[in-house]
Amino acid sequence: MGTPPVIDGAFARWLAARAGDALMELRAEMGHADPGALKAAGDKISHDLLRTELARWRPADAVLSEEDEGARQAWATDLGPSAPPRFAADRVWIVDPLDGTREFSEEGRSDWAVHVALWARTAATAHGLVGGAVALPAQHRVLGTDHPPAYPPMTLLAATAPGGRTIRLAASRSRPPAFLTELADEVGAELVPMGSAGAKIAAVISGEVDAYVHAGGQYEWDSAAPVAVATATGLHASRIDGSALKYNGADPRLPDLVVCRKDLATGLLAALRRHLRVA
Ligand SMILES: Nc1ncnc2c1ncn2[C@@H]1O[C@H](COP(=O)(O)O)[C@@H](OP(=O)(O)O)[C@H]1O
Ligand SMILES: [Mg+2]
Repeated sequence: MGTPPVIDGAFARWLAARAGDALMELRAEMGHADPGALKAAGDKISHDLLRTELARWRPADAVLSEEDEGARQAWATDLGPSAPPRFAADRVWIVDPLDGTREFSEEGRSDWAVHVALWARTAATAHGLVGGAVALPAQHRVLGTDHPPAYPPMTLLAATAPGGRTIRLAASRSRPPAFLTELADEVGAELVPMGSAGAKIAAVISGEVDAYVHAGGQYEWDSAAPVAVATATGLHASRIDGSALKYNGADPRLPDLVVCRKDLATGLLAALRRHLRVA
């Protein structure tokens, strides 16, 4: 596979791209006749590749992967000796080997991704992420903090029709938050159903949609890498109550988030707060 880049951000891109290539090959080889088998094989092949290469090239760092046994376990604040190494580590790679597993198994869909993020204790940012990459193999692109993508084009907004242009709001295809239809009506938004948190945040980055709102459940690996890229690009990313997203917590659950252009954040968060009060 060659020697990877030394700089962490470029290394994240290299790693996510390689896992993405392996997933594309697997999809071509297996086909879509047995979606369950394809999902399981995809999760495994990508997780094994990420784990092997991280152990080889970043042996001193800890790793949190969706496919690790016990990854979803919430630890008490009183962390005993059995706690995972990531709590004592200064650097933790937070990876989702295959985000949008369901879409990966569906023929023709390109809304699935590989996430590779690096959290560091000494990070200057509130979220603690210092680099990351999101590979979108079926879209033939990799987004990374080493070369943050340009801020989404505001020219789209210039096409405002009388009465205001409709905001495009990306949401989970299979598990959209219950309040989302009402929220969309309130802010004048059209819902765009899509799979994979990484693909949805990538769509905000490229300007295809204006925002992504999720609530009701997710884990750190679902958002770490895409949030690292989105914030490096200058976009807004927070919990839906406006508080900071935090990674490498004792509890890996990170159930909600909003990612959007900065000019939409105040209005969207105000609408979300109204919904949180009544929920
Ligand atoms: N209510 C929930 N509870 C736990 N995980 C959730 C969830 N809703 C979405 N997710 C996870 O967030 C990712 C994006 O979801 P969606 O495609 O529905 O937007 C998926 O990751 P995986 O595909 O890695 O499992 C999915 O499992
Ligand atoms: Mg995921």
